[in-house]
Amino acid sequence: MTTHTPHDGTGAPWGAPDAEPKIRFRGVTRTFDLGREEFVALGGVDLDVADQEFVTIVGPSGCGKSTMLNILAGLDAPTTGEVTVDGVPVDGPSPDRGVIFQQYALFPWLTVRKNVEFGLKVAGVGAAERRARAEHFIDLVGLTAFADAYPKTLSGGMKQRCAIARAYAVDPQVLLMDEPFGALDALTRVTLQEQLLQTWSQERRTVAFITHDVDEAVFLANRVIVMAARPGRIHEIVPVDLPYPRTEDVRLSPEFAEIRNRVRHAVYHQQAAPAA
Ligand SMILES: Nc1ncnc2c1ncn2[C@@H]1O[C@H](COP(=O)(O)OP(=O)(O)OP(=O)(O)O)[C@@H](O)[C@H]1O
Repeated sequence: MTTHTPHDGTGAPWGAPDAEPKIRFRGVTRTFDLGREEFVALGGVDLDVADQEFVTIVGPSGCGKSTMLNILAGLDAPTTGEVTVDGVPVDGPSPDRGVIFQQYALFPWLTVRKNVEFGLKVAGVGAAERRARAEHFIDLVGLTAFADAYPKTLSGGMKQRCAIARAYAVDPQVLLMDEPFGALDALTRVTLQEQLLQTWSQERRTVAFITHDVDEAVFLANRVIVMAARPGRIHEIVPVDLPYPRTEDVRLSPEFAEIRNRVRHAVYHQQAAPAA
């Protein structure tokens, strides 16, 4: 069987078919204690994500998307089951798993350059290497002209590009993004989607990305994970067999429309889970 990469134009995955998954969810549940009752946010999630794969996660509000991502980030823990990265159980946050949220979370008192360098400084990386790495990623996200600007002078899209550069700079194995473009206007969003894919194809990290926008989910992903609510669970996984680079032509193609319709159908026509 041929091994594809995300970069060979086929849109097919990303590592050897029999390779160990980068990320593995096995029987993951998360229950919240609400006093008199328990709320099952995740009712049992099994999922493998391959090394260098880009998966997007969509589903109705409250279906447990953020809960899944927080568990993978190590910011929350499953009630039962296990999440592993490279076969190692996740038991807390790690620099190997970079997280980007909708709110930009930049340090307002630091310039773009210093924001991007921050994680490297914490990791003890020397000044010269810090600067070189920061410059590389600032350039990659198109912020070179703003390297010495402070966050308050940047647009929302520029802040999020800075957050992406900062996350990549510390060289995480896995990038976790929780609606990172949710607060941006449609045009900025499209530009950032293309830029993120460019960064992904150059840096080859595994990405899990939550969005409410079905077009965004299809445009970015190798596979779209469609979730259902009550309890939160995986409803359907839709492969996105579209070529790279993903350009405006890809977005306007009948193949894109067909996959988008399939995802929309999976999101909007979900059957309620049978009562236990
Ligand atoms: N700390 C908590 N205590 C109680 N319930 C919680 C807690 N965190 C999440 N929940 C509940 O778990 C469910 C899943 O929440 P989660 O934020 O993961 O959903 P989501 O799919 O990301 O939603 P959205 O798309 O609206 O962001 C929701 O019903 C939420 O109210």
